[in-house]
Amino acid sequence: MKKALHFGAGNIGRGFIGMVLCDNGYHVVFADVVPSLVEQLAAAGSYRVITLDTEIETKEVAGVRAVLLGSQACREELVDADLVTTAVGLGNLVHVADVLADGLQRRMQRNPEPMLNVIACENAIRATSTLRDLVYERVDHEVRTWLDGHVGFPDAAVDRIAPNRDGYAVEPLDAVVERYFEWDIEQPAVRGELALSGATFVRDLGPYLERKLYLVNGAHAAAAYAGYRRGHQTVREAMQDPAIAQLVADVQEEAAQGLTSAYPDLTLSGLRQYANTVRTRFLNPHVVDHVDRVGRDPLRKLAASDRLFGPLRLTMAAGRKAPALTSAIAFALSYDNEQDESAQKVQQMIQEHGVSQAIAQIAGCTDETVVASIVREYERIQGGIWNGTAS
Ligand SMILES: NC(=O)C1=CN([C@@H]2O[C@H](COP(=O)(O)OP(=O)(O)OC[C@H]3O[C@@H](n4cnc5c(N)ncnc54)[C@H](O)[C@@H]3O)[C@@H](O)[C@H]2O)C=CC1
Ligand SMILES: O=P(O)(O)OC[C@H]1O[C@](O)(CO)[C@@H](O)[C@@H]1O
Repeated sequence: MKKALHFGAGNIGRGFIGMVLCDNGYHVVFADVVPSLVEQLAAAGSYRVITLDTEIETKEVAGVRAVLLGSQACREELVDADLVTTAVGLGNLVHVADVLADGLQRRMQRNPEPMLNVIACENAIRATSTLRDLVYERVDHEVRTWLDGHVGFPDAAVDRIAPNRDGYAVEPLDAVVERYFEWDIEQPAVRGELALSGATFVRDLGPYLERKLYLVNGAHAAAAYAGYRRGHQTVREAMQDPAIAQLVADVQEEAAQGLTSAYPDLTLSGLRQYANTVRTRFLNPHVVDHVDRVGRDPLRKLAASDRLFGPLRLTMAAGRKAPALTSAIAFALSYDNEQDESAQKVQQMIQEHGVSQAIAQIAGCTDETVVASIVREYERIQGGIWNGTAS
């Protein structure tokens, strides 16, 4: 039986990647940093995935094991793994890289021939490449040469809403997910054979990745940040607020315009259809997804290449205005949730240096016109007079 080592036994790890791998006949070994989670998974050897739809479906993912990140056992799992995946959060890849660097050296010494692929399933542009670079920084020339020939690092885009479990899950290990999912993997970087039913192998991931990050995650972030500010608890509630529904649709339209200029193969009609489906998913009455989960970590989400400034850059490059993305960014900067450490860091930067400086520091954006528009929207939000994007 093929073995997959998956880092991160959270919502996406258990509810999406672990399940698809198990359906493909992999024996799945989870590696996580939370000892209690590892102990529970190891003891149970299985968990359930609850699909939230008109019909609630419960499926068992069986025959799994679990190890603690960084343990000897975890490093040893790499020696004979057939596939490695991650869903740990972009900022945590550095810790996975430490373990991969060590485990892959063991593999080079003891089991060098079989090809291996490592796929990071994180919401970010080319997260696998980021992970590969981190691993390469940690090994010497001999190991790098071996990695070049034997370990593939294909980038991927992953899409499935896996909300927090409150109110649904019955057993501690249950994962809850929407029915929809999409997993796109960049074929040219794959080493050896990799067949995964349920995944789509593509020649160039760029358009898939940006389409997903901007039209799904960017729109989701806009709904969450505006929703938080306007007193909504969940994304669905936010989407039922007409001003936010319009903002989200406009964010998608601006991003779509930018995407079609950057990627001639993407059509506006195709992207509009995709965007409509995404908005329907956000309104799924069976999924309770809190704005603070979707809005988590605004410092990451406001980065230059992420879901808000990424499409803004494309739209501007296409010579178009982006008032809705500007509003969404201003809402992200206004996200002052005290439970969110990253939001607090953003607020501190704004307090200490002002909004313009915070934008420059967080997103590297110093374009005077863009910054001035964001600041204007930010002030409207702070003043409580935002009731729709200024044109
Ligand atoms: N939840 C969702 O709907 C989606 C999430 N994603 C992406 O998947 C990734 C994970 O998200 P979620 O599953 O929602 O988060 P989560 O917080 O539910 O799960 C993350 C898991 O990773 C573990 N972890 C943290 N650092 C680790 C490390 N160094 N090694 C091993 N395990 C580690 C945590 O203990 C936790 O169990 C993120 O990058 C997110 O952007 C992608 C698509 C959808
Ligand atoms: O905060 P993260 O890690 O990007 O995860 C939240 C995102 O995950 C998703 O649920 C699925 O991609 C998005 O809809 C949401 O924007």
